[in-house]
Formats: sequence, structure tokens, C-alpha cells
Amino acid sequence: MNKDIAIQVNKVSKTFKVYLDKGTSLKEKLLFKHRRSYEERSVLNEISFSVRKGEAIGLIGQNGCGKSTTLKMLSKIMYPDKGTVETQGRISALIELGAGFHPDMSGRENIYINAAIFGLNKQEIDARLDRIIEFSELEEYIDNPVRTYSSGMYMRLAFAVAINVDADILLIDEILAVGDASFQAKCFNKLREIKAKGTTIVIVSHSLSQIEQFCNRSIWILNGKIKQDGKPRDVHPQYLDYMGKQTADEERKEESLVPAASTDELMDTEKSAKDENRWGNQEAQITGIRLLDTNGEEKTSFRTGEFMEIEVAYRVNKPVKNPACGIGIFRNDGLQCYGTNTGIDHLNNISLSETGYIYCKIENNQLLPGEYTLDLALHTEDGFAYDYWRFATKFRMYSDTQDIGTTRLSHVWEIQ
Ligand SMILES: Nc1ncnc2c1ncn2[C@@H]1O[C@H](COP(=O)(O)OP(=O)(O)OP(=O)(O)O)[C@@H](O)[C@H]1O
Repeated sequence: MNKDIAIQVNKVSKTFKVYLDKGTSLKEKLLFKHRRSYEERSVLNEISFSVRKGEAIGLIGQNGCGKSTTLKMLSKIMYPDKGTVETQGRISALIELGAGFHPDMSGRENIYINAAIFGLNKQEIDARLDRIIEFSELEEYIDNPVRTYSSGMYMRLAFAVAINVDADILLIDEILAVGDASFQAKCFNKLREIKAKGTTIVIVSHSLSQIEQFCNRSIWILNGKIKQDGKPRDVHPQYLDYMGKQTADEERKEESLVPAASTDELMDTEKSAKDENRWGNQEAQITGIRLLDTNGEEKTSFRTGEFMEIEVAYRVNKPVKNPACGIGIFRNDGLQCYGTNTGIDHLNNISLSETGYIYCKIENNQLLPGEYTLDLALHTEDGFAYDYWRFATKFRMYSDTQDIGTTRLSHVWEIQ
């Protein structure tokens, strides 16, 4: 293996046997006692990738796609059925919370056992013990059995050991989801320090922003293969779009499974949905809404600073005088981030055909990462609604910068 490479995964496949049900009742259990039928479930199918020394990479993908399985094979907790995994250097892994801890032993004793698993001898552990206990902030509890610890305390101890064993490769699975915000921030700072020292890091996380903040590269696993491997800012939008479409398909499928309602029920449901999120005299109606990127492609996620176009399809049922179109953007905690309309923008004397489209082009959408909803309205110049549609659509913003607040303000620094 090339000396600049820390991890080399070559055509790795992994299949699990899933045993089929032997029944739940005593009768079924006895009858099917010898049933050995199982199904082979292929999780990874000839995946290959390599990680250079000092690189930090994120593994992403939907639930059950094989991220943890990949990490377990990197740490040699599990072996591939086919293919090879080669690594160079000492590995430290935070994979299953509390794995490697003995519940009846104290925190202190577990530090020795855990650090020994990572390859340290007694003197090396002695030299690091105070540092580990201090980082874990568990001084008061360190001589209590770990079965008395909360999951947050487990995580503190596990993290404190894993980052203090001078590993060359650190593997972390969703571990930072546990623990309070201040400890998480401390862990992140420590990870940055470790990364700066040249440690190779592989993280599995559902938090894309954690990966964006921290990793140089993201690998997206889909249907047993690597779907994309590249900079987080290139991979994540595609992944989010794919996930957005999946969710929409599932919602449509669920809707088609709902038993047909009677006409009265349908009218009632439509009416209550309308009452709640849509109002106006409907003389002019919004008939569709799409969010488009610079190529005119429909998207549900946008990068901070990217072009975003709101396309509003309309129909005019009765001639309307001096209509206006407005938008309102809300963050998912309800905060209104922006609102405007054609009147505010001095676009007067608009005339609408029977049907058509209105476009609002946002050249430089500087909203910061988060989930947003969009309200749309067709209304008279003085604000009387023809059709006001609350939560007309949703979108997500992402970024690889870490600004705080709602919007990135255009700015420059000058130091004198
Ligand atoms: N030891 C095992 N025996 C049988 N099936 C397993 C085993 N370990 C994992 N699997 C199955 O393999 C698939 C991939 O699991 P894995 O934990 O790697 O997914 P993941 O991408 O980490 O998912 P998540 O995001 O939900 O944690 C799942 O369908 C899981 O049920």
C-alpha cells in the first residue's frame, strides 16, 4: 500500500443472513423448530475507496445503507465476504456506545481496559489517565461502576479514551449525537485539533452540517454501491435532492393507500385544509409552485449564495384589477426571514392572462443553512387575498461556512 494512504478498501462486499420467522406462538415455534430458512441480504456490493493520511471523510446515506457496516470493517470488528480492507497505523474507534466497557467495573478500570484494546500498555495508560479523566469531566464519578452512568456519561468516557490513545486513524459513528451541547462543542474542538495534527478521520453521521464543517470529502452509499465521492458541497446537494424525491414518492404512495373517502368527506377535508393554510376569494388562484436552479431544474435544496427561482403558476377565474404577488420565507422554528411583493418592488399595473407563470428570481440567496417554508400569495395592491397559500412549499439551505444567524451579510474584514 502506498505510504500516503491510511485506508484502502478494495471491491468489498458484505452480505448478511436474515433468518426467517420461526413463528411467535408455542405451536409455531415447535412446528418450525428446525426451520433454517434464511434470506441473504446484500448490503455492500464491491465498493472501493481510499483515504489519504490526514484526510477527514464523512460516510452518508439513508438508514440501513451500510455506513456502520463499512466502519466496522475498517475497524476489523467485522470482515468482508469478498474484497480487502487495508489500513496503516493505530486505529481508535467510537462505534457502539459503551462497547468495550464492563458494566460492573469503575470508570477508571474501564479506561485501562478500553485503552488496552486500542493497543496501549499500562505505563502509556498511566501517563494519559489524568488527561482522560479531565476531558471526560467525570472526576466525581470515576470510581463508580459504569452501569450507574447515563448514556451521556458513557459517551464522555468513551470519547475521552478514544481521542487520547494517539491513534493514526479515528473512526466515529454518530457518537456526537449523544451528550449536551457544550460537551459536543468541546469534542468538535478536540477533533479539529486531532485533525490538524494529521490524524485520519472517518465519520458516519446523519448531520450533514457536522460533515460539512469538518470533512474534506463525503462518500454517499446507495444500494450497496458508492453513488458519489467528492467534496461535501458537491455531494450533499445531490443526496438531499435524492432524499427529497424519495420522501415525496413515499408520501404519494401513502396517500394512494388511504382508502377512498366519500365525496362529503373529501369536501370536508379540502375545506379544512383550505381553512387552515389557504384563504382568499379565489378570483385568481395559485395552481403550482416550483423552486428552480440556474439551469431551470427543480430542486429542494440550495447552497447559501446560490441562485434560486420561485415559479408560481396561476389561473385567473374572474378579471382582477391591479393584482400583486408576494412571498414570505419562514425558518422551521417560525421565524420570518424575508417577505416582499411586487408592490413593494414598485411593479405596478400588472396584467395577468387567463393562465401563466410569475417568476421571482433570487440572484444571490444568502439564507443560512436550515429548513425553510415558503408562503405565496396573489392579492390586491392593498393586501386583500385572492389566494394566500401558507406553507406552499419547503426547501433546505446548506453551506460549508459556519456563519450564525439567518442570513449571510456581504462583508469584508480590514485589520489596521
Ligand atoms: N450483524 C448483522 N446481522 C444481520 N444484518 C445486519 C447486521 N448488521 C447490519 N445488518 C443489516 O445491514 C444493513 C446495513 O446496516 P448498517 O448498520 O451498516 O446501516 P447504516 O447505514 O449504518 O444505517 P443507520 O443510518 O440506520 O445507522 C441493515 O439492513 C442492517 O439491518
